[in-house]
Amino acid sequence: MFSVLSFTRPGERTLVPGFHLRTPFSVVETPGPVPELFEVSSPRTLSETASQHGHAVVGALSFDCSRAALAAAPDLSVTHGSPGLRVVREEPWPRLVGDAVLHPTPEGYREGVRQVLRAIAEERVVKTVLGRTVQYRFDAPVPAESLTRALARRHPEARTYCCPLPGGDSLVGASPELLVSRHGTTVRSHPLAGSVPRSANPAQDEAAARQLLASTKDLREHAVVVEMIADTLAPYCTRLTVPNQPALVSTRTVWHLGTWLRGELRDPQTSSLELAAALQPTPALCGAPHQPALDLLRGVEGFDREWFGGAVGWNDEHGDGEWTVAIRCARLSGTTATLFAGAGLVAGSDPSAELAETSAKFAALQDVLLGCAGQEHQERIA
Ligand SMILES: C=C(O[C@H]1C=CC=C(C(=O)O)[C@@H]1O)C(=O)O
Repeated sequence: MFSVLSFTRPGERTLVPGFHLRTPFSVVETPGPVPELFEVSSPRTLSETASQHGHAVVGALSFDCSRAALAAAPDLSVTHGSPGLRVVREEPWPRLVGDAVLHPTPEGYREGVRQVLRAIAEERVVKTVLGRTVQYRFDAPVPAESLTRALARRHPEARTYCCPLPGGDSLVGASPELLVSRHGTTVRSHPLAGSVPRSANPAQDEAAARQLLASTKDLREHAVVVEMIADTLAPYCTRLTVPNQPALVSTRTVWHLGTWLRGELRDPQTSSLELAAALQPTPALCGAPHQPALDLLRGVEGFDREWFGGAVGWNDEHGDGEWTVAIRCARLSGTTATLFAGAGLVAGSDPSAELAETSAKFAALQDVLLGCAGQEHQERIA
C-alpha cells in the first residue's frame, strides 16, 4: 500500500525542484516541481498501481528497498540525444557557514575498515561496502536545480540527477552507475565495483588504471557484484549476455571496473521498476552474503543511509525506464548538504587506500558545491 505525502513545506514552494535525470544519451524531467510524493512500502505495489492508472512515475528507492518515494508524472518528458542544458534563472549561491562535519573521523573510518576486515577473516562476510558522510552548512538553502546543472556541466559523462524527497528535501548527484534500464524488451545493467582515485599526473593516472585492471583484489570485488546481478536478472530474461572481463570506466575523480550486462525480457509486462526493486541493493553498495553484510555495515557505519546507495529513476506507462544507483550524491535539507561515499571491502583491502577512495568519490560533489559557493576546498577530509 502507499500513502500520499505532502511534498512542500509552507513557504518553501519556490525551492522545490522537479525531477531531472540527465545521461549522455537522454534527459528525462518533469516540467516543474513535483506536487505530491507517494511513499510506498513496497515499490512493486506502486509499479502495479502506476500501470493500472497509466501514469509514468519518477522518484527514489531507499538503500534497503524498504521505502520508495515516488510521484506520478503524467507530463514526463523524455528527450533523446544530448540536449543542451535548459536555461533557467540562476539563483544566488549561499555561503558556507562553519566547518564540515565528518562522520566518522578519518581514523574512525580506518577503524571501521579494520572491523569489517576482521569479519571477512572470520568468514562472516565476503564483501561489505562501508560508507561515510560529510556535512556542510550554508547561510541559505542550496538551490537544487542550480547544483544539478553545475554537476552536469562538470561531469558530462555521468548520470546527473535531482530527485525530490519527503519533507521538502532533495537528492542531487552525478552517478556513474546504471542499476537497470528497460527499453522495450531490452534490459541493461552496468555495475561498477573496484576503484582507484585518479591522478592529475597523466603517467601516474594511466599506471593507476592499468594496476586496477590487473588487481586480483578489485577483480574479486567486482565479480561478486556481476554474479549477483546476473543471477537476479537471469530468471527475467530469455537471453542474458555477461562479459567475462570488466572494462575500465573513468569519471573525473575515480577509475572503476565496470561490466555491461544485456538481456532480452521473457515477459514484456515486467517493468523497469520491478527489475530495480529485485536488484536493489546490489553488492556494489551492500555486500555479500546480503544479510550479514547489511547487518555489519549498519553496525559499523552508525548512520542511516536512507536514500544513499538506493536508486533514482523513472518508469513510464509502458514499463520502460531507467534507474541510476544513488551515489556521488548530496542530500539537501534546509541549509545543510550531506554528502555520502562508500568503498567496497574484501580480503586484502587497505584502510588508508579505502579512505582515499571515499575522498575521491566525495570530490565529485564537493568541487561543485564548494566551488559554486566561492569557497576553496579548505577542509581536509582525509
Ligand atoms: C559506494 C560507492 O561506490 C560504489 C560504486 C562503484 C565502485 C565502488 C567501489 O569500488 O567500492 C562502490 O561499490 C560510492 O560512490 O559511494
